[in-house]
This record gives sequence, C-alpha cells and structure tokens, in this order.
Amino acid sequence: MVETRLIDGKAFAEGMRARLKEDVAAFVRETGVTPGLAVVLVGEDPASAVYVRNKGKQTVEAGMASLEHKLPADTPQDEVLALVRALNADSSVHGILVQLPLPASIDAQAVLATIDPAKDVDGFHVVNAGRLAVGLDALVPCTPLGCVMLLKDVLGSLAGLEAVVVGRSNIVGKPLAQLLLREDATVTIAHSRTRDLPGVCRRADILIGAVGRPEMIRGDWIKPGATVIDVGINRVAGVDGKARLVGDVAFDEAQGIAGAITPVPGGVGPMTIACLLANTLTAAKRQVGAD
Ligand SMILES: Nc1nc(=O)c2c([nH]1)NC[C@@H]1CN(c3ccc(C(=O)N[C@@H](CCC(=O)O)C(=O)O)cc3)C=[N+]21
Repeated sequence: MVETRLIDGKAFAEGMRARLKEDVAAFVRETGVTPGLAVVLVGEDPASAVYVRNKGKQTVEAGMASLEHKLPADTPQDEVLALVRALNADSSVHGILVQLPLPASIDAQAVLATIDPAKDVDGFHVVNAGRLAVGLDALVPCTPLGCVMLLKDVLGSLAGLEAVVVGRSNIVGKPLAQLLLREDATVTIAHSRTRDLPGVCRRADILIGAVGRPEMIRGDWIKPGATVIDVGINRVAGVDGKARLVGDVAFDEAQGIAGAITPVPGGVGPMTIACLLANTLTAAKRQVGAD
C-alpha cells in the first residue's frame, strides 16, 4: 500500500499564469502589442459556454485581449469560414480558437483547415499536427502539453518509462503520444478495440485516461506506484441526483495503488487553459517577430 500523491493541476496552472502575466507585460512593454485571443463559439452547448467564459476571464487576467464571437447553432458553414478568414486577416488577433464540438451541420476539419497555422493556438491544424510529428517547432495542443508538464514535474525525466495512453483522439491521444515520444517514453496508444485493455494498462509507469468514459479505468488496472493522468471530464448524476464531475479513472479505487494521480476537477482542466494562454503569447511573439 502506497500513499497516493495528489497532482495539483490547479495550483500548477495558477503558478504558470502568474509567470505568464509577467511575460505578457514585458512583451507589451517591448513591442506595444497586446496579444489577442479570439474564441469562436457556434451554438449554445452549456458546458462549452462555461469553458469559454473561464478562458475569457483568464485571458484578460493575464493581460491579453479576449475577443468572443458567439454564433447561433444554425449558422451556415460559409459564415463560420468567413469569420475565420476575417480573424486570420486581423492583426490584433494572434490566436484563434474555434470551440469543439461544432454542430453536426458544420465540417470541423474544413473550419480547422481555414485557421492560419500561425494563429492556431489549439494546435489542431494539420500543419501543426504534422510539424509536431516530425519534430519541428509547432503550436502544440493544450491538453497534451499540460499533461506532459505535470508528468515532468512529478517524475523529472520520462526517458525509458512505459506510457500507455487510453484514447486516440486527434485533440488528446495522438498529440499526447507524440509529446511523450519526444520525451523518450515508450508509448502505447490503447483504444476501444485493444485486446486485454486492463493488462495493457497494468504495464504502464505512466497511465493516461483520455477516452471520455466515466471511471472506465479501474483501480486494479493500475500498476502499483504508477503516475496516473486523468484527462476525462464527465458530468454524471451523483447519489443525491445532482450533477458531479468524474474522470475516466475510478479515482477512489486508485488510492493506495497509484503513486500519484490528477483529480477531476482541479487536475488537467486548469492546465489546458494555462497552456492556451502560453500558446497565445508564443503565437503573438512569432507574429510580431519578437521570438
Ligand atoms: N477548440 C477547443 N479547444 C479546447 O481546448 C476545448 C474545446 N475546443 N472544447 C471543449 C474542451 C474542454 N476544455 C476544457 C478546458 C478547461 C477545463 C477546466 O478548466 N476545467 C476545470 C473546471 C471544471 C468545471 O468545474 O466544470 C477543472 O477540470 O478543474 C475543462 C474543459 C477545452 N476544450
């Protein structure tokens, strides 16, 4: 039985944002340019609205400009593309985030492909995904970046460690695997078709849940002492009928087995926003030629 350490992503993200605020202030002093982040929200998804509000607030707190564009759910795709093109051309906008998921009537890949890769602070454009894959400078997806920062804080070097990523999405699983490879981990991407998923997970020194299924990863899938990063943010009904947030990992079962684990909320979520702000400053520096 080990004492499982709680990985406090919320505190780590607060520290990052405090340092970022100083870097933003220095950039504004040196260039006279205020970094601007444009967020495009199509439709009324209440969970998305909460994220957008938090992002907007923290962007302003860091000393950057937040520009929000809220469009109705039935906005034609052409209009969304026209807005993205206008933001590409707007020199006061250094980062563009189109909140996903988009309504089913809109081709998300077409929208992402229209974002100027230099302003793609989500790192979802194929140019940035490709640059990450071949080891060139890229804007890197925020959630994977936040996960690796937490892992390096807990473990120091990740070299030679067995990392198992459960989930193969373009926004988390695949880019996270690339980042872990870059850190010299031995990487397995597992998914719904993986044979003996519990057995594969039990090999992991680093286990990452990124599937979006509440508490799917059980305590006895965790190798004793492993570092567990829970990317899932699932809204479920609690025993009292009220909604509560749970991750992809059965958190209570992991206690006494995992060496360290991120909680939900307060783990990876806050890191995602901190990394988004960091990417926005990076993008602004490159666009102004101050990098
Ligand atoms: N283009 C795009 N980029 C995204 O990065 C993106 C997106 N679309 N669509 C939605 C998901 C979700 N997402 C979250 C970010 C922060 C928290 C977060 O800070 N959560 C807090 C609070 C959670 C709560 O209380 O609701 C926590 O986990 O502690 C959650 C979720 C970014 N996403």
